[in-house]
Amino acid sequence: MSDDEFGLGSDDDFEAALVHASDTAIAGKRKQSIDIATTSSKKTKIDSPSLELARKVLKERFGLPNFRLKQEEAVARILDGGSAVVVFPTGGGKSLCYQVPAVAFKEQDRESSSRAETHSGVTLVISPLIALMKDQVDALLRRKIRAAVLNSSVDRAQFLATQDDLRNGRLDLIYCAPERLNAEGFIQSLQAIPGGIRLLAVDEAHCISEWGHSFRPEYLKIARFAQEAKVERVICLTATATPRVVEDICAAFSIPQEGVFKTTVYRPNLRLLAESRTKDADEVTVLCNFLRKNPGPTIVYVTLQKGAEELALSLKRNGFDAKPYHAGMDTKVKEKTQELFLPSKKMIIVATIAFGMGIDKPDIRNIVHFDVPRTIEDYCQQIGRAGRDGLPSVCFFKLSTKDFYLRNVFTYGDRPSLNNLRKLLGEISSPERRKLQAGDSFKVSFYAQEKDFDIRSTTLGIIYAQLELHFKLFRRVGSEYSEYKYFAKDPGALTRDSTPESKAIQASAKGTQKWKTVDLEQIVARRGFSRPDLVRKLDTWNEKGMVEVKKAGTTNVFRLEKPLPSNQKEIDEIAQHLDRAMENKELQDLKRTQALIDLITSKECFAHSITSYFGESNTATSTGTLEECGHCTWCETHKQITLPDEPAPVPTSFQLKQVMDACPMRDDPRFLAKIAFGIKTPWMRTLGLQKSPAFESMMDCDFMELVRAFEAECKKANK
Ligand SMILES: Nc1ncnc2c1ncn2[C@@H]1O[C@H](COP(=O)(O)OP(=O)(O)OP(=O)(O)O)[C@@H](O)[C@H]1O
Repeated sequence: MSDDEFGLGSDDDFEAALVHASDTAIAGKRKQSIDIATTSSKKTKIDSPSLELARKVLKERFGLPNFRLKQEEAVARILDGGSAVVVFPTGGGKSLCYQVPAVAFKEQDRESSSRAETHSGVTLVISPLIALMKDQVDALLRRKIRAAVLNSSVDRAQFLATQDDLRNGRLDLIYCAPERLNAEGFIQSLQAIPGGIRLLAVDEAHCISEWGHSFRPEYLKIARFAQEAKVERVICLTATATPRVVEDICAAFSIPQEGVFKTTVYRPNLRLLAESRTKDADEVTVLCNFLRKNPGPTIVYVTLQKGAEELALSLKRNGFDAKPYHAGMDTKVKEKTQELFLPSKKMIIVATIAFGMGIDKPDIRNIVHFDVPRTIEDYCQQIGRAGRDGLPSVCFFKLSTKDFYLRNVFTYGDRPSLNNLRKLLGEISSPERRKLQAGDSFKVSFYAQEKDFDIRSTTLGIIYAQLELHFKLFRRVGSEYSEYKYFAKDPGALTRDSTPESKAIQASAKGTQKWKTVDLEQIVARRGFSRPDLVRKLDTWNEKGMVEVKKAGTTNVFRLEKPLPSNQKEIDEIAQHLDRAMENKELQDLKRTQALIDLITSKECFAHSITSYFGESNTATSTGTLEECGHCTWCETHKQITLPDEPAPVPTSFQLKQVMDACPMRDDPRFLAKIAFGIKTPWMRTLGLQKSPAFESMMDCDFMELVRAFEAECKKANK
């Protein structure tokens, strides 16, 4: 998933980003519920004095008669002062597990007369999904529950109003993205809340675990934040977590086993089908036949944006009402597509993973996997979107050896070469920086480092998090935009603004064209202004319509905790440690996809394999324990699905030479293998290699085989 899907912005935005969602609730789509009659689990009788209060809040404030799944147990535990992990399926009602306590704290305090009215504290919700946070806050406000969200596009007045509300104990819930916890100003404002952070809710909590399927380094810092901010209790929520991931979450927040509330992933109304195809099969025809046999609203998942466009077009040509959906599309077009899909009884969306989150259509009849998903978790989350109304629905997984190519492109593309890791660390601890003392800060542009060291910015994020959390070298304390541009929409108003900041910005603005570039660093250095004041000035102009502002290039700000490595030996040791960590990650990612393939190609009921993977040894069904679901491909045929025997070709010396001739580098076998395999990296672009006939010339080969072959070639070349 790309960062933009998580709505990340710079902390410059944070200055003006604390949205005070107004009571004029914006019409947001509220999620509908999954049909839980089919997934309910045995209730354990609980006897907690807080329960009565929780039920009252559920009824009176949320208008719901009963708790479901294990909501009641989780809420009671939180209200009694404990921490919890909640693993419910998508749409299972995880949010209520922290929303009910967030509202009930105040009443609990009133009943026990333990705290003053304004000292009940706040529930802080950390979620990576900005769009969903906003939907939730809107829904809460409609119920007159006081909530606000952090967002990258709010004006200063709203920001100040929310600050004021927080300071005066007038908010019950505040939502933000994990990256916000890097901003020291934000942490300080949280510390000033009377009553403190009563509850910290961590959504998508599997991101905390390096064993999780979508580990996010920023999540590792949440546990540190919880300690430092002295949060009273924590609730971690996820839809998919293997026992190992649950263990990691529990360890990070010291949650005991009795605080784990988990329900089954088994969905009896889903018929799980799979089929394997040879490389040159006509897959579009296979899909069309499936769709004709299984009419109804459908999502077809593919890996690439281009693939989504092409397949949607092919389906249209075959008479289906199909549309593409991916992160690269215009927001308006995406919204329109969603709008059309929600009431439709026959539409087919061909989508990348960008589609699905927050879209709750109860009658999706089919989910098709046209390309291989990354992990069992992704597969389950995606099939979980089918049949939320409890009616029979079909999930179809098409498997072919050529589909692995794309997965490998992603996996192998992430790992930098050891050489470049060394060079990166050399720059991080440059002689200039070594002069810095603990407490000093320095700035880094991931954008520039991505190009200089051929390392993707997501990987840079992981490397810096390791240096921060494992080596404790520094701390990320914020981020800011490196480039500001503006274009004057009302030049007269600009001239009339005679504040010192205005004069400084206008005097230093450069550019003869419409857009003027402002170098904030230079104004700060030469004229002694504070950066936040300058940013605020530009934002205010923008809000008033005097200018249009464009911001680009994020610079990350770090504060040194201890001296940086001072010699090559130390640098090499850290580089080697990071390289091993990257290698492990690569192997894990490959294993994760393999686990999914093994699941589909084993001699076992698919549903049974899935529940075992998630650590459910005795999933209950209406007829006993789940052994065979009765309607997956295995149960229906008792024939094992096998991948066609299509071994990867061995690289020829002619092919190897073609790549060696195209590339000036002779000391980086991985880089050469990436050219041959067709993995795009920042250097491929700068060196013009993507246009070379050598690029993608060995995409059928096994990537690791290519690395080995180029190791030998490099040795020969360097003799
Ligand atoms: N006890 C309940 N009774 C009736 N409806 C409920 C109950 N709990 C939750 N719901 C409804 O179920 C829907 C889904 O809830 P929610 O968004 O919390 O699910 P979730 O588990 O967080 O899903 P996701 O994994 O997609 O974030 C909401 O509309 C919510 O109001």
